[in-house]
Amino acid sequence: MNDFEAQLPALIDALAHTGWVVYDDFLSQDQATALRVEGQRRQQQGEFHRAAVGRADARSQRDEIRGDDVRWLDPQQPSDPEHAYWQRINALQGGLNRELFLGIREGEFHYAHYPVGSFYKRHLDRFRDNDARVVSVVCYLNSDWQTHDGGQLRLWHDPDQADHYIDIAPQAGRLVLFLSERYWHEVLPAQQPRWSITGWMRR
Ligand SMILES: O=C(O)CCC(=O)C(=O)O
Ligand SMILES: [Fe+2]
Repeated sequence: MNDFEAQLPALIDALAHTGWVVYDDFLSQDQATALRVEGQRRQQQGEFHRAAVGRADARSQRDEIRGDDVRWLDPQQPSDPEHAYWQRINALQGGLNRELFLGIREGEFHYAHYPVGSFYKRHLDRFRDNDARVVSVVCYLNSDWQTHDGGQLRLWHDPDQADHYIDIAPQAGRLVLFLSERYWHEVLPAQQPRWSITGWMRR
């Protein structure tokens, strides 16, 4: 059992209790760096595309809403750095189903790269016509991120209070989980290239 698996019950309790949780040691600094380098390598190979908003026929690229580039992960063909990520994600999915009976059957995950100046305006991760997304799973890959680098995840942690939010820095190795249907959130403008793997546990 690695450290993450040992911490998993506490993490899941926190998620069950509050609906969101931040956990700082999901990946080691080395693992996060290796994944960032892997994302950069894939980007240089032209594997990324501009992210869209909306679903199916309503999909469109909207610079005024989100400015990140993404690349979906293929669980069938993980590269070496991606193995550590999948190992932890699988443990997380197993734990969520065991403890919370969320009925999660699959996940979808993508690298995301926010170029300098880009952001993602306030939104919910659940589409209006599709309730498959249960838990949002964000993992950051940025070493030595400073407050003036911006790019915080702003999470409105009390759905009933418009001024109750927390700002979470996209620090390497940090994991953020929240219930997709409940929590509005936003990515503030990044002043450095900002790397992450974002995904959704789906039922
Ligand atoms: O990168 C983050 O902090 C959150 C990204 C996000 O909200 C999304 O991709 O839906
Ligand atoms: Fe989101």
